[in-house]
Amino acid sequence: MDRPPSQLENVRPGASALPKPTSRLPAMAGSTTGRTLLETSSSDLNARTAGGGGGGVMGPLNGSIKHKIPGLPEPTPKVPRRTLAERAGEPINPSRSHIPPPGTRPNPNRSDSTTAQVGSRGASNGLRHPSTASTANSTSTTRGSNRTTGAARHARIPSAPNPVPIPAEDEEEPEVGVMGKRKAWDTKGRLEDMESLYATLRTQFASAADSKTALEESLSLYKARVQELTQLNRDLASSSKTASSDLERVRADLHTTTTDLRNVKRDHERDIQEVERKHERELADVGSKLEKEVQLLQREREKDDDRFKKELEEAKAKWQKAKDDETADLTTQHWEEMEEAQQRHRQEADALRKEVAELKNAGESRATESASEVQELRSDIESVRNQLESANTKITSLRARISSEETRNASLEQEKAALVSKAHFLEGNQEAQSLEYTTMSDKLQDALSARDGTLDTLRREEMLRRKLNATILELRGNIRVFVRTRPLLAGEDAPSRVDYPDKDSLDGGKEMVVHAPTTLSATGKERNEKHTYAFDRVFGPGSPNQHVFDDCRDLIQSVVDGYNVSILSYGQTGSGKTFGMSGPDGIIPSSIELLLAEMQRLREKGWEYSVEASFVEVYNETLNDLLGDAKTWDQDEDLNASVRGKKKERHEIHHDPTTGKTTVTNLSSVTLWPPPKDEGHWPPALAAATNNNNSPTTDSPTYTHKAVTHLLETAAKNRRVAATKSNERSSRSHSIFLLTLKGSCAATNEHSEGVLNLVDLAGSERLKQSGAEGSRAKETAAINKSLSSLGDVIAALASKKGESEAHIPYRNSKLTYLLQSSLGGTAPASGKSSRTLMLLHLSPLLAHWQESRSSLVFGSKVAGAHIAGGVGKKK
Ligand SMILES: Nc1ncnc2c1ncn2[C@@H]1O[C@H](COP(=O)(O)OP(=O)(O)OP(=O)(O)O)[C@@H](O)[C@H]1O
Repeated sequence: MDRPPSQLENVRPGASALPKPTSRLPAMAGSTTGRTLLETSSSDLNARTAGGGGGGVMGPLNGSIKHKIPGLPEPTPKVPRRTLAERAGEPINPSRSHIPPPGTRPNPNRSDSTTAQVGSRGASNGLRHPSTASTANSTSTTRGSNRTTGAARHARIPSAPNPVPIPAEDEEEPEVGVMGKRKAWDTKGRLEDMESLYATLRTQFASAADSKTALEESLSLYKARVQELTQLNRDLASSSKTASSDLERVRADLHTTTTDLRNVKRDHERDIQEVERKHERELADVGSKLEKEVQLLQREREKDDDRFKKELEEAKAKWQKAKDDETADLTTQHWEEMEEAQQRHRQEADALRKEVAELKNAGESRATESASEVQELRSDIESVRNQLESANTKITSLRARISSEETRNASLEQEKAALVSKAHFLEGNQEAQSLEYTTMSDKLQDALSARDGTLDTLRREEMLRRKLNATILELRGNIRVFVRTRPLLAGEDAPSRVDYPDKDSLDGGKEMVVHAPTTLSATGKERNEKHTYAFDRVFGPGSPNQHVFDDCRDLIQSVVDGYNVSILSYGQTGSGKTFGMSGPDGIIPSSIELLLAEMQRLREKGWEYSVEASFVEVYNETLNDLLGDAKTWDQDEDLNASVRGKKKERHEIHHDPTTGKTTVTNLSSVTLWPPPKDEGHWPPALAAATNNNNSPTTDSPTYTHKAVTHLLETAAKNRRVAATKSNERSSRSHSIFLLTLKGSCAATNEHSEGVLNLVDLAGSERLKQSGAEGSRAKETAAINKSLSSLGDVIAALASKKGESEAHIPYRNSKLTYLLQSSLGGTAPASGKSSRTLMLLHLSPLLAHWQESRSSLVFGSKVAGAHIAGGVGKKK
């Protein structure tokens, strides 16, 4: 009761009409008041509700009181206390009363209820979000601290209705027990009213006291709770602080760690780069070291190679020397044996002679006896012979007489016939007959002159043909180059790639594209080079000898017309030079065939020809007669031991500047046409050339064929004999087959002389590449010298064309000196014309690509030298 009345305003008499509160506080077991909140009276609850939604604030602090506790009985709404008036049986105007009738539902929009709801909502929200809870706490704390103010505020909110019922002014009911409305004289009534008011107030005071107690309990609970919460809040704040400082520390640690990590990473990367650089340097060092070692090893290997080669050469030389010594010994032995045999033979001959002498002596008497007989017989034979001779003379004179008689008889017959015809003539029409005779003799004369005219035409035509042929050859150039690639042989593979782009065109077969082997550039890129070459004619690997020869026909035919022609077969060893020259349908046999046919054709035009052949070899700048005796060849010292006793032949080359003729001394020459009359002479194979009647066929081309075959065999045999030292002699020397054709035409008194040189040149491999040493090196040097001289001569002929006094270096090699009058152009002094065909032979193998390329380069140099010249000289 010490409270100010304002505080009492908080206690409403209509609190019992409020909706039944739901306890949001936990049961406060053991509380000082000894009651649970559920046990608090409705006024308590009302007071709490009016206290600003403290339950709402507390709600989130304890989750267990969020909901209404189930199972608890709903408190019966408190029946409002009846007023004194009611008790006095006076009706009370309910519209004036602020106490709602029992069962009336409270207005949900009331501010206190709203506050409670807001608190409840806040509580439910606070449950969901701790921060909200903390805010609520803090709010609660604040409210706690301003409790008095808050209470006053809350007390004002529901203060609108006056708890004391005041009757309306226009009320006519004087009996209505409303204070201040009773009549002043109604003391009793007023007393009653006072009493009832007093009772009401007492009740209200009692309930207010209850509420106050409950409020105080709640307050203490709140306070404890607030303290707890404050503590909690403090704890949370400190833990939050700790946590944030931890977080900060962790962040700082993280930052430091990140920085450290970054630094470590950078260091690590730097280390890696350093290690990589070091590694590269080491690698380069190791590479260069390795390279040096490889070079060292290579040098050692080369040295070893050289040493082995030298040793091999020495062993070879030793072996050769031993062999030569042995051969020399054998030869000496042989000579000694021969000497002995001769001695023996001489002794035997002496013995025989002695025997004969003895027999002679013994039979001398017998001989003297028979001598007279022999003498007689001889005189008989002599007389018979004389008789025979006189008989023969008689027979001959008789035969002569007979023949003269026959001739006389024939002439007499003719005379007689003439006389008879004369008699007839005289008998007949003398004039007509004499006319007829004249006509006939005219006709005869005409026929004779027509024949002469036809012969003249034929000769003129022949001359024209020769001129035309000369012009054609002139136009084509006096030096022509053909290229031929041989096919792959059995067991050969990996050919080099060559294209023949114009092979299908009409004037084709002049170009070839050679693909170089694929190489790698310094940057490791593949390099495929190709080179195009153009020549007078290009033959692929499928071309047979006959096709090549067909393109040489006109050139070879010009030999018949008096030209000097050289066909030079050039190329590396094994490229097919010999096959193309001497093989089946090769240039040598086919040329002879063609020349024989030509000679036959020209015979009908009054030309008669003779053909002579020689075969010569140029080996180490020395001439050897391939048709002679190989033992007479001028070999080097070692071989001389085995040809002891044979006189060495020396062959000199002579040129006649006026006739343009070249002669070689001591050179064997074989007549291929006309066949010799004497069968006993060379060639011995001639005996085999017989016809069906088994008689020699000396007058047929068979002789020539046989002679050529024999000639080639002799040359091959001689080369084999000479090849005791150099096993590949055939490819290490130049061989020249010389055919000289002499022709004459009696009718026109024309003469011609042409020479055909068919040259099989030595292998053109390079000295550097072949790595030859000793005698092979000498051979190779000689080959290179002669081949380069050949190139120089042709180049000089080309560059000095037209200059009659030009110097051509023919004398630089035996080969060029020998071919001087047959290497393209016209000899200034003699006017003799010559033509050259260079036949380049190529190997199809990729492994021989370099050699093929140098052959093509040489051929291109020659092909560029087209020399103008005159026509063949005729005497
Ligand atoms: N056109 C070809 N058709 C078939 N075989 C060929 C042809 N050309 C060459 N040959 C063969 O190739 C081989 C070498 O040829 P050949 O002896 O003619 O070469 P080469 O150049 O004369 O050699 P060397 O210089 O050593 O004498 C031979 O067996 C030959 O039969």
